[in-house]
Amino acid sequence: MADLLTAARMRAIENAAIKAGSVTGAQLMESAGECVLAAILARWPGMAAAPHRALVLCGPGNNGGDGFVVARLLRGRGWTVALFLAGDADRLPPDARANHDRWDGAVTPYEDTAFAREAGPLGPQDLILDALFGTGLTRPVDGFEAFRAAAQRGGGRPKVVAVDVPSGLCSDSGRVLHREGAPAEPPVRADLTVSFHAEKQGHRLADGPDACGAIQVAPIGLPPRADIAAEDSPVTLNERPEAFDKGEGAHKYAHGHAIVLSGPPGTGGAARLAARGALRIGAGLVSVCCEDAAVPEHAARLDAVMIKRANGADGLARLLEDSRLNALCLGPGLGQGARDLVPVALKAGRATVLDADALTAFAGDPGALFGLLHENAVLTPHAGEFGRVFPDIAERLAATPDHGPAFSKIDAVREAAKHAGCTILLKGPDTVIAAPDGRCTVNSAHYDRAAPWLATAGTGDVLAGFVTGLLAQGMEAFDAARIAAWLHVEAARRFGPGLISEDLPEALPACLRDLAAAP
Ligand SMILES: NC(=O)C1=CN([C@@H]2O[C@H](COP(=O)(O)OP(=O)(O)OC[C@H]3O[C@@H](n4cnc5c(N)ncnc54)[C@H](O)[C@@H]3O)[C@@H](O)[C@H]2O)[C@@H](O)CC1
Ligand SMILES: [K+]
Repeated sequence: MADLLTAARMRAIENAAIKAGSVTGAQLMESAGECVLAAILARWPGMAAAPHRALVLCGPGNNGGDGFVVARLLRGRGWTVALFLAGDADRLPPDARANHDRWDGAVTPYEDTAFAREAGPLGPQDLILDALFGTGLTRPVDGFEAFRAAAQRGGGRPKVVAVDVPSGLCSDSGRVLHREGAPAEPPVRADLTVSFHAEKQGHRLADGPDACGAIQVAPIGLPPRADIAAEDSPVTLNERPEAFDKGEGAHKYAHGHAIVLSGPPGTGGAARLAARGALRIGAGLVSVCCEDAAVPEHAARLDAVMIKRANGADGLARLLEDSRLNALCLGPGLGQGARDLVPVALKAGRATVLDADALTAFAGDPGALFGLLHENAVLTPHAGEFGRVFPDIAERLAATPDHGPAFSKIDAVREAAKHAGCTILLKGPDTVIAAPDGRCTVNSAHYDRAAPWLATAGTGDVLAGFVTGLLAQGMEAFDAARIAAWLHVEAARRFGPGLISEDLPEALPACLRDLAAAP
């Protein structure tokens, strides 16, 4: 799994390599500039075939230093380059200053009118390089209206390439820094963002993916995995998981019996979706568990999924005396009964997924839930449900990000998992999954894994079912959550446009076949 870095971790990796003598800061900067140029030329062959025009925007730090390198390299290829500096040349850090001094063209202080004049004639084969702010962003970015206007101009607009991160975006959180009361004006959207060594968290969170356009990571001569002391284990990008195999001839009872609790008659669809998901992902047996009155409805709709009866909390407690029932899912369509049923389920100590109504039931009194949770539990909230269970953390996430690094969704979910003592999966296109021991991964449905079709009713119920089905097979909570989340996106991508939640479990077998076939 590839790491997603914070700015602090990236700096620590750079400093460790420089201290060890394996590379100098100047070499890293040169290499960064070369990589940006190579990425541009590879992406737009027209730009490689003949020189064009470029406007290079350099900021006051090392991101600006990278800009000076790219400007020099473009000029070396015969491009016409106009360079604008937002900041004071005398205060540039040493490596950036050295590259400023090697630049033999004019350095124009950034000012909207001058920039607009240069940008006017730019066409689609031309380039604007955003080397204003990178991982060192500490406060909101003001101004640059002419840059914004040039980038937004109709079909004939030039290509915008961001060095490391689009300026204004916090590289730890993917949030746009802005002042209290002021609107969060998104950064100038790049067509391509070229980052160094490893992706940063912000490339995958919140506004990051939209602002970056496309992301390319270039090696700049740092050791692949640095041995640096850090408080937290690194966050990873949730990538294709290892295959998990049911094994030939294995008996259905060896793969667990998952129970999905359902609510009153007429609301059983969500539970049936979850149950179907649990079955397709490989649970040996799956039952929907409901009160007597809901049995006819389920009986009319279920075949491979079985039905178990349990009336109220007492009924559930009696049912759970059967130790073969090893994984539970509570939430989808569970309704008012959730508040009484969740404690019974958690006290039974089974692997348990809590979603939707099972979380909302504790709004106003989340403390009642925390005493019951255990490490075999997985909470799968969306943002609203997360706020009901973790109001303080959600409030910090909602606060205006007026300085960097801003509190991120990763920070929020990690803190929540530690506090709750169980795995938390906070849904979104940037799903974040964290375990209480600090493991954390981002399941990103962006860039080449975008799955906009997942924004439809019931897909969350299926995800809860996927997690439950993996837990039933004996998988550990964090692994079950991350593998389910990956397959959820994979199934949606395989089905594509027109997807409804019923399609997700049916798209799964092909995904599982591929997983098993992959080396
Ligand atoms: N040796 C290194 O450290 C390397 C750094 N690299 C580049 O360096 C970047 C990080 O450089 P820095 O740490 O110097 O940080 P940045 O270049 O991102 O910006 C830092 C400077 O901007 C100022 N600043 C921050 N927010 C501002 C705002 N909103 N308005 C005005 N000024 C603001 C800060 O006070 C500081 O002077 C990376 O993103 C990457 O592009 C690469 O060259 C690779 C090697
Ligand atoms: K930048």
